[in-house]
Amino acid sequence: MQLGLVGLGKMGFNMRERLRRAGHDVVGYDRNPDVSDASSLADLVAKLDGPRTVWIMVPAGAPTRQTVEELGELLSEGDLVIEGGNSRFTDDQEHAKFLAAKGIGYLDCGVSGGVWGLENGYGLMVGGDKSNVDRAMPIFDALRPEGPREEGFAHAGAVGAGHFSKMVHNGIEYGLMQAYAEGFELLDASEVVTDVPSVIKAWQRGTVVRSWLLDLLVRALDSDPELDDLRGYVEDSGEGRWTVEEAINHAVPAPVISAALFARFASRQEDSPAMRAVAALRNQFGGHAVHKAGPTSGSGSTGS
Ligand SMILES: O=C(O)[C@H](O)[C@@H](O)[C@H](O)[C@H](O)COP(=O)(O)O
Repeated sequence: MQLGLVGLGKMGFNMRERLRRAGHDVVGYDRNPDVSDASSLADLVAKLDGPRTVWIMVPAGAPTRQTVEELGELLSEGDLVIEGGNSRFTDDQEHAKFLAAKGIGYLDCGVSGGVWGLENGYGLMVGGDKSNVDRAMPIFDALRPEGPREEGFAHAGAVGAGHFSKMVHNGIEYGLMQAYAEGFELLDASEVVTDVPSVIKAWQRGTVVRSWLLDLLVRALDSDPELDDLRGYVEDSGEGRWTVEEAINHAVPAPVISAALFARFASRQEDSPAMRAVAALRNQFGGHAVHKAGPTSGSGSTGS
């Protein structure tokens, strides 16, 4: 099948390669001419035979919205757009409405697997009309892992369902990573455990907590047993926040995912204003000692 693919970064580049290995005709476009097969989005569209299918794989938010708008001008009735980035599901509903007015179909697809997807395949969660899903199935089949389709692919529901599912997947990812991370810190703090990497490695087989994330932690510890080449500073790109927001919207208790999200925020603080307030209050009511700020640390003083 022929596919236009917009965005050839870490994900899109490998997806083009996997699709080509499966025999698909992929025309890729990226602003970086070194990897692009087309000189512009218009050139990409011109290189495709109708009815066209174009997969978007650019950062969520403004870059995706802009690409959808441009494609809305360039594509024709009967064409299909698949949004494969990490968009918020509410953005998909707007994109679909905008394109539907022009007779252009829309699917949203949550894609999991990161840089490993080229070899392992990508877990896919799709939202949209069944007719469009069926039409793009050769592409989904090439991208998903080998094995039964239902173990690496889901048509989750209407437009938005794919990215809603991926959002929840990522919320779970936050919680799982946080649990492994806390276990790592506790093992490391212990006086009795002397070989932390070996313990974690031993968990890879037979245990209840074995998983791919655990395998990746073992991999990281193989090259840096104390993880001291890194700072404990963790970014987030939105999915965890949206998961917590949706948990609130649906009154679903999500204490683990929320705590994992907030742990990332805490990781970015050199010093915590909230904890300065706790120290100050403890000092106020109980006369408990405080650690004074040094001349270069923090802007506030806890007082005594
Ligand atoms: O399933 C995946 O392949 C990952 O979840 C992938 O989508 C990406 O690495 C995360 O979006 C990172 O998310 P944070 O930046 O929020 O950790």
